[in-house]
Amino acid sequence: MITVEHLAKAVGETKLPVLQDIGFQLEEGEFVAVLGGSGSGKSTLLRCLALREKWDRGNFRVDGKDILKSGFSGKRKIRREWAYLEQNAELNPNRTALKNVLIGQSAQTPLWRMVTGMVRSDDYMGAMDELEALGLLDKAKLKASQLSGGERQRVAIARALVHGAKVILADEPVTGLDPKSAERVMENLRKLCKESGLTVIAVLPIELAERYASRLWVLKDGRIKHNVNGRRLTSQERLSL
Ligand SMILES: Nc1ncnc2c1ncn2[C@@H]1O[C@H](COP(=O)(O)OP(=O)(O)OP(=O)(O)O)[C@@H](O)[C@H]1O
Repeated sequence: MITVEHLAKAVGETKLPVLQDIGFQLEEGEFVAVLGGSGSGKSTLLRCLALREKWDRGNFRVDGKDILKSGFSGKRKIRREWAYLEQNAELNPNRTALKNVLIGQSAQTPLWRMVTGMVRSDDYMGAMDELEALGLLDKAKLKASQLSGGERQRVAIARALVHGAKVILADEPVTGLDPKSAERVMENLRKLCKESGLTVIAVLPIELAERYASRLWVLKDGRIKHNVNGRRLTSQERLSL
């Protein structure tokens, strides 16, 4: 269970209040689409949840743990169990898809493994399983630079899952992808939420959000103005976008 109360964040030298009073509760397995007009704070919200930005105010509890007040162990929980996927998945272009999955995020990879590039056979099998589940088995030995945008996104998702992510925060994971690749990424995420209890919070275009997400958040004036579960937005709610 994730609980956020009164999250506030002001940015820049002028201290522009971008997030003012964000609050929500989420059970595991939810697939949340974050919507809102340009500048409504979607990326800032994801960055705050990933602890890439300091919160000005608010409470943040995950599985009963007070993340902001429990010091290093709270931060470690988020770093270990949550994955933050920025737009344009950051992969090492000279490494294969498989190596990118295995030796990915430095925060989650022991230093010796980063340096030597060595992996355990269990890890190898786990990475191949995830690549297969995401339809990338035949691409495992290709360098990341040879993959399409959609394939790179799926490698980034596989990497997050192999490293034990329970929550994926994804900022525009399908922007720039052709429609078929975008749908494939969406289908993978929805399946993982339903079958593995993964929780996804992603900034998405409205058409895909309404088709694939289980919940829609519309940000406006620093708040979640509409929190919609299991249905499309009404025409009134769409006016907030
Ligand atoms: N470091 C910063 N310094 C100054 N202003 C910032 C900073 N970061 C974000 N902002 C401003 O905060 C507001 C929210 O930005 P954010 O990127 O979260 O919006 P968004 O909803 O993701 O927008 P978009 O849909 O256009 O990507 C914008 O007005 C942006 O210009």
